[in-house]
Amino acid sequence: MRIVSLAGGIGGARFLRGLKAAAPDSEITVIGNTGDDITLFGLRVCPDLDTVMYTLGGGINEEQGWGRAAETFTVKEELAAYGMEPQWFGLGDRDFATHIIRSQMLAAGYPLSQVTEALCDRWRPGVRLLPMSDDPTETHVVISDEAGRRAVHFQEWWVRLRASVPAEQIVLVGADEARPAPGVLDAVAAADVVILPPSNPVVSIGTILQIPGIRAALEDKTVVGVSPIIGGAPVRGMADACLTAIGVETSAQAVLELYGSALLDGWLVAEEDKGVALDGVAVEARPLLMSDPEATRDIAAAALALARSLKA
Ligand SMILES: C[C@H](OP(=O)(O)O)C(=O)O
Repeated sequence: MRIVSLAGGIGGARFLRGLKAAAPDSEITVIGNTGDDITLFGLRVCPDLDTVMYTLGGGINEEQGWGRAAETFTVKEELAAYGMEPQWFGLGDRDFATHIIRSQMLAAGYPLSQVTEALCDRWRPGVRLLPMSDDPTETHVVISDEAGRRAVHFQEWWVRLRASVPAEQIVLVGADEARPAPGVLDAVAAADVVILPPSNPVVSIGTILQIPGIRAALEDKTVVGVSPIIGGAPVRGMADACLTAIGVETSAQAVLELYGSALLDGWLVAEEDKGVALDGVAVEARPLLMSDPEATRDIAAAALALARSLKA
C-alpha cells in the first residue's frame, strides 16, 4: 500500500513511528512542514524535517522529542560567550552538523528536497521524507507587547515567548509563490490513502495545506485525520494558542470543521469526544493518547483501517 502522511514535528514524528509499525510493508511518503524553518547564525534550520528524520532514524532525544540524543552544547555556549543572539534556541553540537551540511548544500544550489534526501541517506528513516516546498516559506506571528505591534518569527513566539503573548495573526510568508516540492503531488496522486497525524492543525498541517496545489490534490484522495485535540485540550504542544489566533475553538469538532469534508473522509477522535460529527465524514471514537509506541501503533492502525474501509 502507498501511504502519504503530512507531518509537523514532535507529534507528527511520534505518530509516524506508529504508522511505520502498523504498516511495515507499505511505502510511506511524508510531506513535512517547513514553515517553522529559520536561519540562525547563518545556518538554515528545518526543525520539523529534522525531528521526523531523527525520530524515525533513531537519533532523537526521546525525552524532549526534538534534537539529538546524547547532545552537548559547547558551540551554543561559545556563541553565547561572544554575546551572539538568539540564545533562546537550543542548537546542540551534533545538531549543528546537520545544519552546516544543509546550509552548505543550499548555498551550492541544491534544492531543499535534495538536501533532505542526502541527509536521510545517513538516517534511513524508512519513509520518503519530502519538504512541502523547496521555496522558502516562514510562519510569522503578529503580536503586541512592550515593543509594540510587530511580526516575529514563529520560533520566537513558540520557543522564546512560549506562546504566552496572544497571536493576533499567523501568516505563512511566501505561501502564495511557493510550489509543492518535486515529488509531492506525484506521491499524493499515487497514494492509496492519506493520513493526517495529530500534528498542530494550524502551524503544521495548516501550513502544508496552504502551499498552492496541495490541498486540491489531497481532496481527490481518501484522507483520514487523527484529532490533535482530546476533550478540549491539545494532545501535546500549544495548539490551543494557534487555534485561538485563527478564531477556532480548541475542540475535536472545531478542528474537524476547520479541515472540512472536502478534505477529510474520516476522522478519529478520542472516546471523550464521541458525538463529534460532520456530514460526509466518517467519525470513529477510540483511545487516542500516544502514550507509548504500542498505543501509537494501534492509533495508526485504526486510522489505516478506517481509510481502507472508506476506500472499499
Ligand atoms: C501537536 C504538535 O505536533 P507537531 O505539529 O509538532 O507534529 C506538537 O508536538 O507540538
